[in-house]
This record gives sequence, structure tokens and C-alpha cells, in this order.
Amino acid sequence: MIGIVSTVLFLVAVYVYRYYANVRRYPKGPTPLPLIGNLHQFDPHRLHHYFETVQAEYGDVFTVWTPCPMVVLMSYSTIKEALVTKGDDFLGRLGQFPDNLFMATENGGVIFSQGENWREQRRTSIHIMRDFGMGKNVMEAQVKASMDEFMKHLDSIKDKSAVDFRWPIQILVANVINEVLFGYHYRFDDCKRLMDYADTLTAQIEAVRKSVLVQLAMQFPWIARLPVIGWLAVGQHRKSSSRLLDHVRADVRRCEKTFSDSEEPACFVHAYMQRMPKNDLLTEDQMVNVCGDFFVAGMETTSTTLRWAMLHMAKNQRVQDKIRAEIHAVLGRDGDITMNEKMRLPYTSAAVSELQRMANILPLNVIHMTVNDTKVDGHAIPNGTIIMAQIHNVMKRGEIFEEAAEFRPERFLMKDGKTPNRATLEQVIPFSMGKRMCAGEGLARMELFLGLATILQKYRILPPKDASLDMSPVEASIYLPKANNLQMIPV
Ligand code: HEM
Repeated sequence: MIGIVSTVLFLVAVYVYRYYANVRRYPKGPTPLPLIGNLHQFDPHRLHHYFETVQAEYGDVFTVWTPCPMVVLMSYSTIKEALVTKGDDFLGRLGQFPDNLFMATENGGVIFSQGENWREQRRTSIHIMRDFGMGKNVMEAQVKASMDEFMKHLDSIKDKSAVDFRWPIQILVANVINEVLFGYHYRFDDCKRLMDYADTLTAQIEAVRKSVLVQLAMQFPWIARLPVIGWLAVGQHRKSSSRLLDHVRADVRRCEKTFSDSEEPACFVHAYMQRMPKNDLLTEDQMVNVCGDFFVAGMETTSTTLRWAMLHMAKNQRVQDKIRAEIHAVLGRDGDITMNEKMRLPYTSAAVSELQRMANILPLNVIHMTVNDTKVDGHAIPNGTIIMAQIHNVMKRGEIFEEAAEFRPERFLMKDGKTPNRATLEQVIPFSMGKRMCAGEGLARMELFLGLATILQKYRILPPKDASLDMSPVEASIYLPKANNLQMIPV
């Protein structure tokens, strides 16, 4: 008996010794416990708040064990050093659960794929989007067409004293990316299919982020095979992801039927299909995955930011009046708002930057992974380490953004009120940095500028009539605004 006990104690001692020897290979952070790391010290859906308390003690580069080691970068300079200067060392993604939930095939798509496949899918999709004029005139015409329908819908709302912008904005933004990918859009009065997709996605976003079991399944993949627990940790999330992919697959199939190699591509799917015979990495499964990635990324991010815009405008009447006064002075109440006018609307442009800073919707950046042994700010980081480049926290930093909790577009303008303030603008990085930075930045910027300016040109947004404005977020993988019935007054 004594023999067994001493052997067990010996093995535990060896495990603990090795565990802490491994801990010393990473940048310093709060001391983890074997097996659970720092899991007992934070709420999974408030991890970004926990990072702030850790930063106060350990600086801008530290490790949190979740229970896998995750190196967190909390400043503009460390993120730039990692993702830009040493970008090739930080190109990897997690490559396993939960990131592979969104994959239609092994290492599929753009957002979560790695290596040669990522490079090819990203290059191809950006080329196709450019051919369709992303960030330029053709895409602008598309955004404006969706804006026109959106404004007609707003005009048609009978009771403008209690408007929930969730669905109008979701349909506005979804229609742009849907038209680009699949060549059709939804009518405002006939979009149940889109609503089902958006509801499933929102539920998924909330459930994954809140679950400790998901964190554990990341470190211990065998959990997926356990009865009940495996379903709760992994199975249920796989089921809802496959429903989301089925939606996209059906749209891809519909486009395949209208494809003709000899005709100009009418949508992203056609353009991708034209390239398939010349490139082995461009397969049908990859096409579904890439469309799925662009649909999710292109819809949820921009629409959530615009929904936040309505709440910030309702709260900040002074800012709203200033934006509207600028637009009316330059273009009048009925003048056409285009991207060409952006230079003539410096306050409105600054307000969009402030919106993206305040309403940055990703409390945790998409996970990067090191693909070499490397260093940041002198801290050694081994190959294969999870990296969290916390753009969210950078944009809230009080040293750079005075009174960071206030919505103040003026911080992005010089004293003349017109010239952009490059020093503060540089640190607004909602699209991240480096080779994996957002592939839809041009489109997103266009949608946000045209969206905010067009709404405010015609309407004053006021807080709810019979309730107080609720600005507290739903803390999911995406910071979602809560429903508010705002007042909308024609001007
Ligand atoms: C306000 C709107 C948006 C924000 C804040 C945003 C933000 C981001 C961020 C932070 C990343 C991760 C970067 C990294 O890994 O470091 C990302 C990746 C990505 N975004 Fe966006 N995004 C927005 C809109 C869009 C739109 C409209 C599209 C498509 C049309 C899009 C497509 C993508 C894709 C494909 C990736 C993966 C890039 C890669 O891994 O190579 N995003 N985005």
C-alpha cells in the first residue's frame, strides 16, 4: 500500500514539476494551476476584462492559461511588432475546435484556415472582390442600391416613435454581401430565411463564448466523445454550424445552375467557378466554405457596428447634430452622399472612426498561432502558441484616447476641426493588422460611412420614449447591442 501511495505521489510530483517547467517557457502571467490553468480566475465571456487586471501587473505581454497557454498582446506597439514586423511568425490559426466549427472541409475557407490553402483562398477571394470593385465604384453602387431600399423601408414605418433597428440594418448589410456572393437580395417584407440564419448565428455566437466546456474541449479533445458532456461541449455547436453551412450551400448550388464559362461572372460564385479548372486548391467544398466565411464576416460585423451607431447617436445628441449640420451644409438635405464626399465631411468621417473605436465588436480578436519560435518585446514565445492580439483593449486605452468612455469624434481631428489627426487615427485598429487583417475592410468602411451619413441626413435618432436607453452589451463572441425601441424623427 505504502508503495502504491509513494508511486502516485512521485508521479504527481513529476507532473507538477514538468508543468511549471513548461509554464516558464512562456511570458509571465498569473500563476496557473495544473489541469485547469487560470480557468478558476475568470468568466469565459468576460475574458477581455480579466486581461485588463492582468495587464496592470504584468505589462503588455503576458500568458493566461485557458487551460492552454495563450499569449496576450495588449498594446499597439506589441501587436504591430507581432502581426506586421514579424507577421510571418504569427500567421497560424488554431486549426482545431472551436475554430473548425465553421469549416465545410479540412482546413477550409479563409478566416480559420492556414498555410498554402489560406494564402490561395484569401488571394482568390480578394481578387474576385476587387474585380467586383470592393472599395470602388461598382461596390459603391451596390451599397447605395441597398441603402435606397433601406431608406424606403424606414420611410414606410408607420410608428416611428418606437423603432428597433435590428432587422432593418441586418437586412441592409446582408443584402450587400448576398448580392455580391450569390447575385440576389432579400425583400424587407420577405426575409424569414435570412432571419432564421441570423438567429441561429447569434445563438451560436453567444453559446460558444459562454461555455467553460468549450474551453476545456479546446485543450482536451477527447471530451467530445463523452456522452452528454460531449454533446454539450461540442456536438450541439457542430449541429448549429452545419445548419448555417447548409444555408450557404443551398445558395451556392442555386448559382451553380446559372453558371456559364463563356459569360461574364454575375456573382462571386461564378467568378470562383471560372478559376476552379486552373487551380487544384479551388474546390467546391472550399467555395462553400469561403462563401460561408464572407457571408458571416460580411454581415454580422458591419450590421452590429451600425446597430451600435444608432444607440450612440441616440445618446450623443450633440455629436449627431454636428454630423447632420456638416452633411446639410455640404450636400443639403437631399444631396447624394458618395464616398467621393468623404473628404468634404471630415467630422462625419471622424465620427465613423470613433464609432469603430467605441463599438469595436470583437472583445477577443480572432486567434492567431505562432508558426515559429519567436519574440515580442523581448519575451520568448514558442512555436505553436495561441496569440490573442487584443485590438479591443488598445482602442480603450486612456493614455491615447483621453476620456476613452466618451464618444468624441473631435479626438480624430486637429485643432482646425478639419485635418485628420494621424496620431490617434493610427491606433484605431478594428480590422486588426498585418497579413491576416480583415479581408473586407474596404467594403465595411464604405457601408459604415454611407449608412451612418444617409440615416442622419434624413432622420434624428432619439432615445426610447418610455424607457431608458440600454447601452449594456450582450457579452458574446461579438459584442451585441440589446434591443432598444428608438424614436426616429424626420428632419
Ligand atoms: C465593421 C466591420 C468589420 C470588422 C470590425 C472586421 C474585423 C475583422 C477582424 C478583427 C478580423 C481578424 C483579423 C486578424 O486575424 O487579426 C477580420 C478578419 C476577416 N474579415 Fe473582417 N471585419 C469587418 C467586416 C468584414 C466584411 C464586410 C468582410 C467581407 C466582405 C470581412 C471579411 C473578413 C475575412 C474574410 C477575414 C479573415 C481574414 C484572414 O484570416 O485572412 N470582414 N475582420
